[in-house]
Amino acid sequence: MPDERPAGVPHDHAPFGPRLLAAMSQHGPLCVGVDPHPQLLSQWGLPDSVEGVARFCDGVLEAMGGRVAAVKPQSAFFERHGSGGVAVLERLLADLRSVGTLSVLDIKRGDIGSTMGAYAQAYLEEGAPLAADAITVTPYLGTGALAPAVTLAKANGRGLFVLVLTSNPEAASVQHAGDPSVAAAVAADVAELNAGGDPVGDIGMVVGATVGEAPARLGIDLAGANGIVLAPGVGAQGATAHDLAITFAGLEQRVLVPVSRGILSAGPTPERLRATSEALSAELTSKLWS
Ligand SMILES: O=c1ccn([C@@H]2O[C@H](COP(=O)(O)O)[C@@H](O)[C@H]2O)c(=O)[nH]1
Repeated sequence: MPDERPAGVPHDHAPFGPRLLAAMSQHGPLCVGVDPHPQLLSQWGLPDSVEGVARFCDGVLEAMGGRVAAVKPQSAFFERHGSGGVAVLERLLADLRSVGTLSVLDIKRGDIGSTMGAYAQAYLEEGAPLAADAITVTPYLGTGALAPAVTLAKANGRGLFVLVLTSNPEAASVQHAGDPSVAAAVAADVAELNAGGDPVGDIGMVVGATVGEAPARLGIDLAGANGIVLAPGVGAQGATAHDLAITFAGLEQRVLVPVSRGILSAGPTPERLRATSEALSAELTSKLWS
């Protein structure tokens, strides 16, 4: 049977880290976030309902599908509409697969090992209705508790992004605490999980674009963790491409930059969404990669 996957997108079962690196070198470091906020739905002339969210996703897919390295749906904005919203998320994940765009489901899961196993089956198992190429996970029950998700992700060519230094201002009181800090300990755990990953492991880290010099100050070896960094915070949260270049100096080719409101507020016209994302992608590429 002929392989009908778009050129440049390796087989689904190839390891996630290298697949994402390949997508980034093809499309650049931008990842479009899909956060159907009520305000954005209204701005797009859509109702704050399951139908509105579905049409919003269609608009994002039409404008961005196949044009960016990855798309990051924020589960909360689908869940707030109940089972209908989750069904829309399921369809979006399937649509992304069919256009060959990687999905990073931002769902921030983390629980005791046995429950984590069920979450892993929900989002990382082959054929699961909500399976994504990668999900975000929280390590605050101990990075070791994420083991079932690590195992299933690696077995199925999928990935995780572990929260290390989040972009919100309240994060420092927990994540910077201790010596070594909580964040440095989590990054060291990620490095162990990625040992031997070539050219990069499958376990990424979330480090906000807003965190400034915190990684250096807290002794976090971002490059040594051997994973791709997901760096939210550009646009609506105030961080810029220049901030990324400073915080992630030395790691430039391994930073995936999710932007939601900063792009989505240009909608609903596909041409404006595309123009905004292309301009941002060009700026990120020139500041991070040159
Ligand atoms: O540290 C984090 C982790 C996740 N996020 C998520 O990213 C987007 C950001 O949206 P913008 O509109 O681009 O600000 C959103 O889904 C957050 O939940 C984050 O911001 N910071």
